[in-house]
Amino acid sequence: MTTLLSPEELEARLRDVGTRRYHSLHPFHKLLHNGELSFAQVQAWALNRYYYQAMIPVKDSAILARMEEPELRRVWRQRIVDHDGDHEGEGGIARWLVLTDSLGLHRHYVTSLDGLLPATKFAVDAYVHFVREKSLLEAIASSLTEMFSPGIIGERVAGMLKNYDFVSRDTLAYFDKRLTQAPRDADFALDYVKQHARTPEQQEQVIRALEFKCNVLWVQLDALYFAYVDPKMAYPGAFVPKEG
Ligand SMILES: O=C(O)c1cc(C(=O)O)c2c(n1)C(=O)C(=O)c1cc(C(=O)O)[nH]c1-2
Repeated sequence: MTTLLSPEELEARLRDVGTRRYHSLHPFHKLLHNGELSFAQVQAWALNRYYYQAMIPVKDSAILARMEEPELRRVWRQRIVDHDGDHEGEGGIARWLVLTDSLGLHRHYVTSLDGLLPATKFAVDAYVHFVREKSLLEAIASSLTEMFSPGIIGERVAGMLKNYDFVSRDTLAYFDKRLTQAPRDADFALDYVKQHARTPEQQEQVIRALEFKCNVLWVQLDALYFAYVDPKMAYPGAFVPKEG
């Protein structure tokens, strides 16, 4: 990219990444939301996603540690509180464990990570490494998938409640809070990125950061699909072999 985009053009490019690459497009999510997974396959999803939930505050702590302005830290630290809570039993991780409990998974087994797919671990760890190693601008940009999460969360909660008798509003309560937290977080990150990506190179970097993060989310679902549904699945943008 050689021309400087206006902040509005940059936002449009970022939104376009979501339209093409967000994990709402993944076949595993379509099965999950349409009620086409078995109880065991939903268990596998919740068990693996626990690791993503658990590492989000680790990722946000790494970003916080790199922020030199108190006004930025004051905003960003809320993300850690949202997931960890102020007390034992509160916050997003605890709410996720309510879901895994309700699916008959023992807490100790879930938190031990013994049943995790290796690709889940690699993908989530790559996200944490990314925010440590890349610029602060890219680290903040990588959280921008949250611009798209309210849509998929609405679809997921409605679809799962309609299609599975083993989930309820209470066991899916994790997602209720995300419907207000995610837009708040995404608005802040988007404003930051629009203000701070001031050269064509930086704009390219933030677009790449968002693509990277879409990949982090996507490959977690690939891993679930290959392990628990079926092999043979296309990856958006990747080589497609010609049949015959
Ligand atoms: O349910 C979802 O599809 C979904 C997606 C995402 C996302 O787009 O990264 C997040 C979450 N949920 C979520 O619950 C969450 O706490 C979260 C934090 C972040 C982040 O990158 O900082 N993404 C997401």
